[in-house]
Amino acid sequence: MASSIPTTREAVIIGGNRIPFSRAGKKYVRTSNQDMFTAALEGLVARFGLQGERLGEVVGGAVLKNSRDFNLIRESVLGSSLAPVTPAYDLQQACGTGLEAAIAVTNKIKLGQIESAVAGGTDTISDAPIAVGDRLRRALLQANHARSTGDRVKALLPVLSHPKWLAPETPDTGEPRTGLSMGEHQAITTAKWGITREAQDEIALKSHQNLYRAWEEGFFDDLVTPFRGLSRDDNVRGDTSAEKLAKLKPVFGKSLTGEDGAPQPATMTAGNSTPLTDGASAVLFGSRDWAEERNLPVLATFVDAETAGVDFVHGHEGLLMAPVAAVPRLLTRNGLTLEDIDFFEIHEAFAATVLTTLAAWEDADYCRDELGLSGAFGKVDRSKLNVNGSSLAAGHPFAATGGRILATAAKLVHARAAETGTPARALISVCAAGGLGVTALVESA
Ligand SMILES: CC(=O)SCCNC(=O)CCNC(=O)[C@H](O)C(C)(C)COP(=O)(O)OP(=O)(O)OC[C@H]1O[C@@H](n2cnc3c(N)ncnc32)[C@H](O)[C@@H]1OP(=O)(O)O
Repeated sequence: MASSIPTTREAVIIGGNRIPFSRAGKKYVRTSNQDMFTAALEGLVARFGLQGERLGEVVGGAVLKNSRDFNLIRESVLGSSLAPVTPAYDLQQACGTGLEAAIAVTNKIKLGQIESAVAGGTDTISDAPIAVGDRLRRALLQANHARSTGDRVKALLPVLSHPKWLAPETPDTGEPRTGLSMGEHQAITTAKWGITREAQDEIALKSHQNLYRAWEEGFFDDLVTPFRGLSRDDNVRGDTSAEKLAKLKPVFGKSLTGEDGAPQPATMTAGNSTPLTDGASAVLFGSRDWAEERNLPVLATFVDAETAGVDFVHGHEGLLMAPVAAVPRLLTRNGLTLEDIDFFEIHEAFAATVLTTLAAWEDADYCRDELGLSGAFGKVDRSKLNVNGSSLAAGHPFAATGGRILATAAKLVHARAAETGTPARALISVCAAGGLGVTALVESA
């Protein structure tokens, strides 16, 4: 018997909500991931009148999670005014977490398994987990399982004679397989593609100018709920300038050398790298019927998505280049080219990540050799790129970035379509640790 499951339903984006993003160590120092995600979720519930509603699913995650947060998203649902019978689970795909959560829930909506969902993410550097070393952990576990005081003391005795075991292990942005930070990995790719300091600073400046203007124009008024006394992202600098950015000292790639052993110029600074950030975001999805029955706005459809991986381990190159492979697959499958896109929302892990991505798509040899295309994939019209700013200015609380971008993209395509009377499309691209890239296509509804 043929399956009766519909496979062609649309998953629509109704709207998003986030808390203002804050630089690590500032406004949210005493705030947990659960507090932040609950606030983002509760703001979404309030905006769309979902109090007491049983949603199909809430999915999201955090890249840096405390061990007590075994199902962080479910705990946030229980702390919200959604119906407690709303199922929820954690998912983690590094910086791609929020967008991957959107892919998971929209696939279920498209399959008819659920009618509504929230996807999002949260991350905090300020309340990041601090672990203990393996030897101390084993001793503590052994002591915990001990049946007598004597056995407990015996388990803990080695710790007394090894004070170094007490040293905590703080999280960092190092790749487990290479030990290099994201910034150091990007610096290798930046040098390989010959990306200049000026080009990176230009991207950073535009990001701040665009985000600042969008805040001033009220674009984020229905996308962000004030939290803990903060009503705007506190990293955005309306007063930054090319001169100020040019004065900053390089922080990544300072010891890189070329094939001839000569030092390479270090070009990546605190100004053209994303700052470490705290924040959370959530996006509401539904089937079109579910949204219309409740008179909810339908901004856009979540058309399709593609995830890719790259081998960065051998040669340590291209860690953040996986979207370069994912996007051609996504667009080709949908019969589109870069020219068919109205808005490019490319996550600015580093300004250089955006620039190396664009350069790779313009490089015929790279596209042939690495992507199996017949020639260059194409050129991105820079006037369509991150028009309301991106992670360099907003900050990048890892798992929360996907939700920020999705909500922005849905609002942008909806407004453009309303203005022109013709459909508008946004391409979303998020690079992630582990050599991963998550990309998606959103179209005005
Ligand atoms: C898949 C992915 O997304 S990978 C990316 C993952 N994210 C990361 O790896 C995070 C990368 N970022 C970092 O590690 C850190 O933010 C760093 C190392 C780049 C910078 O850290 P810090 O040195 O603590 O940054 P800090 O905020 O103090 O900035 C340094 C200086 O630059 C200045 N500055 C930063 N941005 C700007 C700007 N846009 N305009 C003017 N000045 C600026 C600051 O004011 C500060 O100046 P000061 O020293 O006079 O106070």
